[in-house]
Amino acid sequence: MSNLNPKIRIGRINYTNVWPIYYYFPELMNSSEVDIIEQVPTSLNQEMADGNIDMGPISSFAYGESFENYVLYPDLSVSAYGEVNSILLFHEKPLREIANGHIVLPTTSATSVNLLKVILQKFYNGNPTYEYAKPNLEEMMEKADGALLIGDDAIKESWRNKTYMITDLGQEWAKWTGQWMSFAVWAIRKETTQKYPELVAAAFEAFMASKAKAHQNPEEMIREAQSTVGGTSQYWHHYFHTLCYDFGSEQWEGLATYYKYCYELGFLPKPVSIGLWSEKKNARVTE
Ligand SMILES: C=C(O[C@@H]1C=C(C(=O)O)C=C[C@H]1O)C(=O)O
Repeated sequence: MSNLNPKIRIGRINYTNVWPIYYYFPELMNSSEVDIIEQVPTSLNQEMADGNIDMGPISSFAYGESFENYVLYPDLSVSAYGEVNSILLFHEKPLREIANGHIVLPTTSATSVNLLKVILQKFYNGNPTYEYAKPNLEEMMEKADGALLIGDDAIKESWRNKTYMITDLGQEWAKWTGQWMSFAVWAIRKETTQKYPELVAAAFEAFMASKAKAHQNPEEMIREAQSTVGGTSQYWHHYFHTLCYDFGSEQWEGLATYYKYCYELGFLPKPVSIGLWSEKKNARVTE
């Protein structure tokens, strides 16, 4: 790969939650300039940290771990104020009764597992034991008082579920803090902004345009979600409408609170500051 013919490696979360930001992206970005790498969040977090992916969505917790190496696109995130519908704890007894129990966490998540720890330890004064497992609810619940699922795994189990109580972690977070929660943020490795400023700016434009188009006209995307994942058109309208893909001051405030609690509880090694990419600062001067 040379600077004359650069190709940016862009991550993509393999859950339906990011579809609006990617749905029209391929037709807006020259495919000879882009490689899309689709994985679960924890794999993207690792590949970004290792420099095998140049930019894309990562768990907001993973940004907190490596924030010195990244800048974040403004106006792009997977956030919610209250219900998320795809970050769900399944449990048999009320939350306060399992706050000292055994909780099984999915290996796919970084933000939500730490969000659950904050909720149980800080808001319910609990001290549960934790274990990580593949996201399979039946297997997880064999030995647990509660099991967390994210993304399409959570959505599909919420459709099937007749057995368990379900707690939506976005709702819990808003109930205790009154704030927004951002689960994924769009990070760019700092050296990528130096090496490929035009591509970084072009990708931002394409992501933003896809997000706007999918918001204005979600029908085609929703039909595809129905045929590939299942569910009703009504479900997906509600899902995409409830998620928020913006990243502005309200989301930064919620995230700052999350980082503060993660630091206080020892999940993050140092206080986190949110650094945004700005086109002006990074764009190459061409005239
Ligand atoms: C809303 C969601 O947000 C996600 C949760 C993540 C995490 O817990 O680390 C990472 C990326 C997002 O996909 C979801 O997965 O449903």
